[in-house]
Amino acid sequence: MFQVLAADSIKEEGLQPLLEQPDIQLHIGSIDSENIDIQKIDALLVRSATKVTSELLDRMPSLKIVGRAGVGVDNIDIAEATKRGIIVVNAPDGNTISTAEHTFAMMAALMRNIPQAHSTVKKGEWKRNQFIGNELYGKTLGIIGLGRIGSELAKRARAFGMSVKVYDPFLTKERAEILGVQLSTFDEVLAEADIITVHTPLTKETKGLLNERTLSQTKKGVYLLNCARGGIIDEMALAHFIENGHVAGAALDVFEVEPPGDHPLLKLDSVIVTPHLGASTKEAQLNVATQVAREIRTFFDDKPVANSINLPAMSKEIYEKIQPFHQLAKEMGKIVSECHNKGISELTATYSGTAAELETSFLTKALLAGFFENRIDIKVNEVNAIHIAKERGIIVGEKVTGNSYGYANTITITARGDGDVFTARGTFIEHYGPRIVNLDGFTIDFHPSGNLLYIQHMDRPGVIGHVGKVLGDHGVNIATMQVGRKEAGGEAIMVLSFDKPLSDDMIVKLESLQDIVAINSIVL
Ligand SMILES: NC(=O)C1=CN([C@@H]2O[C@H](COP(=O)(O)OP(=O)(O)OC[C@H]3O[C@@H](n4cnc5c(N)ncnc54)[C@H](O)[C@@H]3O)[C@@H](O)[C@H]2O)C=CC1
Ligand SMILES: O=C(O)C(=O)COP(=O)(O)O
Repeated sequence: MFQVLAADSIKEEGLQPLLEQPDIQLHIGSIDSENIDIQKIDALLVRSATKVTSELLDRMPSLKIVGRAGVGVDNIDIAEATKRGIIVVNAPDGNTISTAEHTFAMMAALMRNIPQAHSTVKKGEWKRNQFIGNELYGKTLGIIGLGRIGSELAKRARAFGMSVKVYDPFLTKERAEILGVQLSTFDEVLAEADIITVHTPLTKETKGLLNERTLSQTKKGVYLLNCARGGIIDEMALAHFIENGHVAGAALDVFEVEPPGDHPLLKLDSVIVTPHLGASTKEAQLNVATQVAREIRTFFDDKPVANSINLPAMSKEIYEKIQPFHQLAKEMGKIVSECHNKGISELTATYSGTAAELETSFLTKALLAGFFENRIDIKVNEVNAIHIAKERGIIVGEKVTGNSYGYANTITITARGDGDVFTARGTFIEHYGPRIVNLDGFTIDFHPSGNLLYIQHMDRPGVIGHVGKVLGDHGVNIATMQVGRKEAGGEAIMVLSFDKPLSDDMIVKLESLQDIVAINSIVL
């Protein structure tokens, strides 16, 4: 039974995909709820309040996936989650419209002093001359970060007769043209905008983007908005520029620390604020809750999630194409690990044919996950495989070759270490399935599944018969058997499959037979 914890007041109506599921127990509460054992939680759903830190992850050893019911993942330690193989997904577009509308509402309210005027009227005052505002029409709006929210805001601003200048280093001219905005440099936006609004994520690059220095490059009388993340505009610098009259006012939905407590910005009349309400509409909350709940259901169904922060994005069609190769890569990783049970310092995956046309980096991660499965104690998956390899000093390489060895596709693994080299090659044959076609240079052909025995032996008369006899004498039925050799009388291999795993005793008996070099058991 999967244990799911939905924290941070995620809209319950949106959690439908996780309700009344025979394999899911849904807990609604918080990480501090007394009646919830967070050690057993498999999936955690959060908004921005819960901080998913490395300490919290330490307390949640069963955690496999974190779902952010919203966009910003700056409250989640992605690097730590990735190290631990925990997938992080978000709901990237469920609250775009709500946040753009909220920003627009804040901009209109800021320009017309609506919150300030409202509170005076409520107090019985009627101060019409004190609240002379500014029109939006004809003003230049500077947008920093023209992603989903910035783009929606730009459309609304244009409809109000504003001209829009945008700074976004990742925006193309074509996209700017389509949106009817002027692509500008950061300095141009600072110098020319009457109102500046930020819509970037909070990253090391955007933290303090608007600071003492850059604020001094803005027009005197500029208005500023932050409905993205606290910290993109340096709060102390902003307070200073409002106090000295350079900045005319600011509208803030977010703060570096939330709630902000006794904050200097809250004491300024020209600063209007909301308590991180950008995404707080019925529609957005239903959207984001439904999106992440579906992702969690998909994850438990062992299908690819659509919006992972630490896995490549994959459509259903691509997933269906890659799935058989993904399985093959994982099994091959395990086979190499078991057949070549030695330390390695380098692992290279070479793809050919139809396998090379796929997202090979994902296949390499699957292959590493298979390789590490029985080698180390922690769970390894596509999320943390590269990190684990690096941590263990294994150089991971990836190549593509035009040589498919006569197959429609191949995946070849080459493992190197201490002067030894071991290779394995597999292929996926349409309507037939995965096959391992070469092991350690021996041509062979077997289906990588079930209980296998990899036997290295000398190519001498009677060896195969002796192995069969020992197994038969102990009532062990051989399901399939494949042999391979490079030259008559030299080294050879056998790969046998069984309906049940072989006992250690049985393996010891086989090892003692003449001309047997080594035996490795593989369970796939
Ligand atoms: N107040 C609220 O309740 C909400 C706040 N947000 C915040 O808004 C942010 C933006 O959301 P979306 O538009 O959905 O994200 P997005 O990913 O679609 O857009 C972000 C844009 O910022 C640009 N960007 C990144 N680094 C930049 C830099 N150094 N300078 C200029 N541009 C840069 C990117 O190229 C991208 O176009 C989120 O990261 C989140 O923190 C999102 C939803 C609700
Ligand atoms: O989606 C985002 O990035 C937001 O900031 C919304 O935050 P919230 O889910 O309302 O706490």
